[in-house]
Amino acid sequence: MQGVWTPDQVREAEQRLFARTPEPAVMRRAAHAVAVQCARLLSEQTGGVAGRRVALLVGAGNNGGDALWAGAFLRRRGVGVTAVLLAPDKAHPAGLEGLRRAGGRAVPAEGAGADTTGIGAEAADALERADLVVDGIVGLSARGALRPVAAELVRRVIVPIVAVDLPSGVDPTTGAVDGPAVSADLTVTFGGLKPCHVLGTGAVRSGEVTTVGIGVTEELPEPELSLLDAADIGENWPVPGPEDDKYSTGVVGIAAGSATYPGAAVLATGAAVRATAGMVRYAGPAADEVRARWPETVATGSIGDAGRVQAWSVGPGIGTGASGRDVLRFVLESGRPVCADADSITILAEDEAMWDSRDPDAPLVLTPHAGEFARLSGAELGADRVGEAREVAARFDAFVLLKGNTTVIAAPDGRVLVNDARQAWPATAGSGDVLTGLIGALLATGVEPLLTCGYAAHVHSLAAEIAAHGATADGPRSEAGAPIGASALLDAVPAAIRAVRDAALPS
Ligand SMILES: NC(=O)C1=CN([C@@H]2O[C@H](COP(=O)(O)OP(=O)(O)OC[C@H]3O[C@@H](n4cnc5c(N)ncnc54)[C@H](OP(=O)(O)O)[C@@H]3O)[C@@H](O)[C@H]2O)[C@@H](O)CC1
Ligand SMILES: [K+]
Repeated sequence: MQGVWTPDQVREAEQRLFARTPEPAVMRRAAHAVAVQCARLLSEQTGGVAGRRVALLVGAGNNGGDALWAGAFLRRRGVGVTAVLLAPDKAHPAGLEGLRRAGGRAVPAEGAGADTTGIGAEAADALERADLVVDGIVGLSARGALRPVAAELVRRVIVPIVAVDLPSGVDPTTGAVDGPAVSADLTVTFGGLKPCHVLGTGAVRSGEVTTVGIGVTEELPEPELSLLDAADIGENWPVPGPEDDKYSTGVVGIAAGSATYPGAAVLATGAAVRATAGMVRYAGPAADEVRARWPETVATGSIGDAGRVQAWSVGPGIGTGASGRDVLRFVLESGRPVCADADSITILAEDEAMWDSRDPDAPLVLTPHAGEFARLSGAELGADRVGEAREVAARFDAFVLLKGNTTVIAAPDGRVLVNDARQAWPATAGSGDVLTGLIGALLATGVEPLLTCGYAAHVHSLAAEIAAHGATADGPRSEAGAPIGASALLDAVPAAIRAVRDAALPS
């Protein structure tokens, strides 16, 4: 599991580090790591380092200081370095001095010979001739999008960008982008990942992210969020052992679908069939369709006849009318862990009395998309998806899996997991039904609900990626990929489980 720390946590850790290592030494460590990555990229992109040109975009704070020192290190490797200063009076004095001593030069962003955009001729020239640009405009103290001059400089860049700590213009805490911002090819960050590297648009704008310790890591507290990696999931994905039978590996009940929406039932049930080795029971109006597609399930038309299960998935396609409500009430009263999705979220949001049916000792997982989340919370979802998911999880004493390009999963006790998909292939009709089935099946095996959601979200997005890129029986892997439907995603679930399990094998 990888930790993710808020800017405040990182600043506090930094202060603890400064008590034993002077600030300039820490900054030089950070800058050296940036320079090493720049040299690597220059070498990969241009075939060499010495004689290449780098432009530094330098803002008013220590982020700019890092960039200036990185420029000084690059100078020593024979790189031509020009710093473009956005705030010449505030540019980090020691960094500027270090760069000049090493033979680099500095020019103001808004200097002589400016055109109508305000960018000076020397700055424009430095950007035009650069093989690589270093973004040291703003780091942890960023507020809002890039200001106009910085935005104009960034707009002109056509070569790879290495961001210092984070891509400027991205909100460090939420990953939101509200106007012009840097799109980095590589981000070199210090101490540990920040939310902007894994959440929303920020994750995309960060490009590849490299974390360097520089002594800060040791000072960090418990992370505010965590990211699961494939190996964590593969190691713990439930598979049958020699002592197991169909009951001991978990029996899940699927309450989904209707005469109008039998597909929701088929998809959710199929996901449960493919997720684990245990038994899948289906209860609802689509029993015939489910039986025909998944003969290994035990299907019945009535929820009361479903038989014993260890967990329920409820909601997709059940409708919000009287029969949907009866089904949801039955499931909530069962005392089993429940994954409530789609229509059942709408019912819970509208009907306070429905909560009285819930057994308070049984874990409840809610899997809203942004619209359903707004119904639950009572307000439109804002930029702080982590904060809002955490608040709603605590309010409803439930595990909340908030769907989106970055899936945020909050536990009622405040723990948060993030699944950074970095691709949007799962955004297709029926894909949520597959996720619900995966979650139910894992809950039935006894995996802890927060981890259940994290494992399911990861395997779900990986299956979408595998399906979109055709990495398995469909033929050779395609770089570009093609849109998929939920059935293709479902078909790729075993390949995704195999991939995470393989990632956990000793290398
Ligand atoms: N933590 C660590 O472990 C280590 C941290 N280190 C480094 O320190 C960095 C943090 O430095 P920092 O605190 O000096 O501020 P920083 O982010 O450079 O901002 C400077 C000023 O920019 C401005 N500004 C704000 N928003 C803006 C916008 N949208 N567009 C344009 N400008 C904007 C605003 O000033 P204003 O103009 O509002 O007066 C703000 O005060 C950190 O990211 C890392 O690189 C490493 O050196 C060592 C280890
Ligand atoms: K930056």
